[in-house]
Amino acid sequence: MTPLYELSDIEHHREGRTVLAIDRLELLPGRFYALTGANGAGKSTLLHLLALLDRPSRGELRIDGQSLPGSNRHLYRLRREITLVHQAVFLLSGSVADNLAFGLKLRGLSRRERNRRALWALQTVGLGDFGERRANRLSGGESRRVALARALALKPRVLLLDEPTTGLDESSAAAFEGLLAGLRDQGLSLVMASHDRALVQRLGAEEIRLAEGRILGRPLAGSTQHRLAVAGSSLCLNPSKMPER
Ligand SMILES: Nc1ncnc2c1ncn2[C@@H]1O[C@H](COP(=O)(O)OP(=O)(O)OP(=O)(O)O)[C@@H](O)[C@H]1O
Repeated sequence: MTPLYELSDIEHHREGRTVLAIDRLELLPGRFYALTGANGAGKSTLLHLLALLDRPSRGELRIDGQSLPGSNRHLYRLRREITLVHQAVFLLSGSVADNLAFGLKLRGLSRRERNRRALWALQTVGLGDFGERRANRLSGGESRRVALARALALKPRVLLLDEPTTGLDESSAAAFEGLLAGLRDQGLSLVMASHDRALVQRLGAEEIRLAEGRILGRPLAGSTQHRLAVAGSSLCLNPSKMPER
């Protein structure tokens, strides 16, 4: 199976510092990976590279076996298939439905399809009746769920999540965990940055532990169906099924 992502000899520099240095990393489609590590370990930086929001300072990034950046058209298509839910939630002013409609409108979806997708996504995050609520009057947990719904409405092939449960109370965090488990069970390709290793373990995500921009460690899940080969800062994981889209 062709890996979803292949990173080779990647380095990323910020203000003259190397903040990410990954010799080799393969991520397979339909899997749930968790990036863990201390503050500043490079988790968000790696997510930004995977989301194609940033280009590595050096090295090669391949998606579906194709080297990037490639053609503008290819990049454009991939950007539509990969969605990052940022750590800090930014909602537009207006209603929750407006927030969900925005990206769908940019993709040229009809009003009917936008409404259908928005309702489905809000129901998926347990906020089916929130469409008309003002986005700036939501609680932190509700905002986070709306941000996830907004991402899901785009029907991404790859969903990247940066600290998705930060700032949630116990019951919201539990609800969010249930949502992530549901997405995992549907076979969506997921990469989540998290400080919460207990959450990572409960979700059975394959852990990629970062320290000072380098990959360490083994997966917490220790699942027998996954072969993990760690050599320096490289990980190689076995194939699994692509999700139905
Ligand atoms: N815009 C920037 N300019 C300069 N340095 C940056 C910038 N963004 C991040 N860094 C640095 O890059 C390193 C990796 O940061 P990153 O945000 O990827 O870490 P993280 O693992 O996500 O941390 P946290 O758990 O605190 O969110 C840190 O040393 C950080 O200070």
